[in-house]
Amino acid sequence: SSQRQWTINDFEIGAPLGRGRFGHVYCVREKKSKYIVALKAIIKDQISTPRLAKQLISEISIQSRLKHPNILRLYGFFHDEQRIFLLLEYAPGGELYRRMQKEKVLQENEAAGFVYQLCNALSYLHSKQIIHRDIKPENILIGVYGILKLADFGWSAESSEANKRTTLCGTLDYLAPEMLNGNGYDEKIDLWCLGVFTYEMIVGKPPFDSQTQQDTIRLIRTNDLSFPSHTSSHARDLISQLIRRNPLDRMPLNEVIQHEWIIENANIKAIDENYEKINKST
Ligand SMILES: COCCOc1ccc(Nc2ncc(Cl)c(NC3CC3)n2)cc1
Repeated sequence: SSQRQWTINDFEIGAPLGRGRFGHVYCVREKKSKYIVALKAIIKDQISTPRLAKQLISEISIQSRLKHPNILRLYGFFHDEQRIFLLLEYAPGGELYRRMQKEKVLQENEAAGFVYQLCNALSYLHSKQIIHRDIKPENILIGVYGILKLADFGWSAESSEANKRTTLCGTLDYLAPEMLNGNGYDEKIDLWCLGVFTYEMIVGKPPFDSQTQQDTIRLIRTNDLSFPSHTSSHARDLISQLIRRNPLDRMPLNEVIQHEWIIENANIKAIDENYEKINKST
């Protein structure tokens, strides 16, 4: 059914959910099926440069091919005179970064559950030669049963020789060193961001957070990593095996999900049971 031509009149528009990278997102209901989805409305005039158009096309073409419980589905898209509309999976739990703003830090067992799920999403992406490149709390939503949903593929790239070119994207806090020295990058850049993301969830701020961009860049270059006293030794061990300047030294995803911090803190059984539940309903 995702191939049919939709129009805006097929939907009842509900609450605004927030702003994505390119436009506003609304909770809407498809009139016939009563299906609830998120509708991202993008103003065509705002896609003012070929680069932005290319990013949007790549977001649509990449995300519409992906089917994984931890990746937000793109069901389809359509357009009218002024706007392009993306039909996206509605994530009832909202944005993870709002949770983190409110709660400051997440408990290590909840954070480990999110890291386990993110590893599953990244393994799936990397198996399709797709690098997300922009793993950060702003791009993560919470779905039914508290399942993590990786969203916003505006910056993801299909790792190929052509894409070895370095393009600065995302906040500096998550910038991997190989992006700074312009030597090109590959999917191991997602391992760096996974480490930064893990640190930020349990510490409450990113590892190289500083007053100025220059300071952040210097800390990234010197890999000056420090933890507050409450951080468990297993968490420190995993994070310091991901935040490595040399991409080859970063712990691969299949080892991350077997790390003792994940085994001891993530409720893997409950997460796998949740995967079963949504596989049955989709
Ligand atoms: C006081 O909280 C008000 C907002 O609460 C919610 C926010 C967002 C969702 N779900 C959601 N699902 C899919 C997408 Cl694509 C999306 N994109 C919007 C840009 C984030 N948001 C649910 C609740």
